[in-house]
Amino acid sequence: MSKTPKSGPGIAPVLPAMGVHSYHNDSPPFSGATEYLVEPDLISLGASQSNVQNGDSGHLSASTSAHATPHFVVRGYTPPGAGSSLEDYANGSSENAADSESPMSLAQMRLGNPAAASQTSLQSQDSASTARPTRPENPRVPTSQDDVSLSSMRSRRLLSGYIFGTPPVPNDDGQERGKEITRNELGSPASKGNNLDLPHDAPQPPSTPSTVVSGLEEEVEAEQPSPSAEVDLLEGDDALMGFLDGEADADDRARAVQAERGGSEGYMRKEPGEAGEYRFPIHRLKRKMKDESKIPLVIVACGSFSPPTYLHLRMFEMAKDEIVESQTYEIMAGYYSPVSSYYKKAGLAPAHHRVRMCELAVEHTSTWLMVDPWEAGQPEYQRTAVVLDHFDEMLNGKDGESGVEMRNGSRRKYKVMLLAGGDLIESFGEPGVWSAPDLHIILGRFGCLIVERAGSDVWAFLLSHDILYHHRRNVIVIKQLIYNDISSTKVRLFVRRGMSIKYLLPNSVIQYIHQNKLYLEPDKAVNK
Ligand SMILES: Nc1ncnc2c1ncn2[C@@H]1O[C@H](COP(=O)(O)OP(=O)(O)OP(=O)(O)O)[C@@H](O)[C@H]1O
Ligand SMILES: NC(=O)c1ccc[n+]([C@@H]2O[C@H](COP(=O)(O)O)[C@@H](O)[C@H]2O)c1
Repeated sequence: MSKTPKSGPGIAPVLPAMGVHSYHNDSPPFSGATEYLVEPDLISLGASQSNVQNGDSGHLSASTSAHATPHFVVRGYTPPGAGSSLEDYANGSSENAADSESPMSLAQMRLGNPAAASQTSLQSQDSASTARPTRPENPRVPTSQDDVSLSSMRSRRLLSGYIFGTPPVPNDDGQERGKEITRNELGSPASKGNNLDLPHDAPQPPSTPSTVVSGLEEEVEAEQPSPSAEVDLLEGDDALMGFLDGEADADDRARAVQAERGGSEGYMRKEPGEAGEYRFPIHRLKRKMKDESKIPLVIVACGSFSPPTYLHLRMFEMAKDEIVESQTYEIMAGYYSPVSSYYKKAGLAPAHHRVRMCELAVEHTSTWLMVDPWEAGQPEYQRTAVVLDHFDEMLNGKDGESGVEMRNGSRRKYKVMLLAGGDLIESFGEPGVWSAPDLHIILGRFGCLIVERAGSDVWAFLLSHDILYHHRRNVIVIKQLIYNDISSTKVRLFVRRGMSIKYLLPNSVIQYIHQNKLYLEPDKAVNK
């Protein structure tokens, strides 16, 4: 089934007229587009971020070599219409050399040790994956000035937007829809971390003993007999309706449930890496579908959220409108996943503050958004592919009695999609920032909702980037009908200058910032 792009203002520009190059300031034209040409026969989430600079495969499964096989095996979804062979990616691979020598970008530096990564062999990366990233000695370490210019450069991009391709269609055999899911044990500590898809014989990195994952099944059982009004939120038809969202400020029930069932309290600690017991928040997760002919969708936004603003909240609403319009998915919940303190980005407040600010932001403004503190509380940086896999595991388990309950008693898996701004997507083209296997997981197995940023040309970038283009039917571009470019960077700057930040972010978050004296110092490149 193929979807025709919408007509009207959101119609796609005529392709030949588009400037086919990356608008990303830090990357040369076409960077990344030719970098990811060979795919492993097994895509593993065990790879350290430090491997990405190699650009050859990035996966660390000990049992396979990077170039060993022409087959493309991504666990789970392959978009309809997508070629089964990636031979076409092989053209132009020689352009890689120039990319790999380009200067280190801000994004690379955030991921840790990029310079070392470029010279690190696959064999040595296992140890690198567990090492805490250190601040690179590089003149381009971002300063607050860099941060401001980084933010403002986003404002010069052009506007376009539409649904780029066809959303995934369920297989006839029900692989996507209506798949039976059996009970499993979710999230044992050993099964979490960075190593979710390693083959059994592969060396296992150390588990994260400080993280104890409470099983979703436990939550499900606790949830089932709920006699309270919370049922309205979880199962009622109107949980995602706009008018109910408007009442969220007055709705204490959801907040009570958040406090009781989810929330970061107890898990997040002030010191990075010291996490307590983890509970996956589900208090606003819909368990039953209103329309079972659709695909149940959970939207996940990964980012810094330092601090979360109304723009970050609006992103979800924009995505919701697009999803409702597409009539293919039914939104079951939305999650923020704030990045941990190990991400090297200027202005990053400590993770426990950012998680709490996100919680405050959604508690008082939304009936369908939640905050998952798992990523933020991890003892090392987690790549986005790993984070999405974590959501998949929490929501769908491996064989568990999780997923969405259908009227006939069967269970269907939640589809997880990444929600991101156009600038983040354009960083896919920056050498050394994303690995090809990770991009295939993010775009192929999961999928992306891309909110265009003022001044960005996501469309042109989608055309230029091979992996994005390959998975285009699993990518939805969302047009901003009312431009919103509220910038966390500028909010931080306003705080430091003693200026008002009211109406840029929820009052509860403003209060939290002041109470905790956040953002009074100039942005630093690395926060712990
Ligand atoms: N104006 C915007 N339009 C569309 N998406 C945005 C906009 N601002 C942020 N985003 C998206 O929000 C998500 C989280 O952003 P994140 O907090 O990491 O960065 P940021 O909002 O740009 O903050 P900072 O100013 O600190 O860089 C990312 O996917 C980013 O692309
Ligand atoms: N390789 C990766 O998985 C990768 C690379 C760059 C950014 N990211 C993620 O993107 C999000 C936003 O990053 P920025 O704030 O730098 O735009 C963060 O959650 C970060 O973890 C992931």
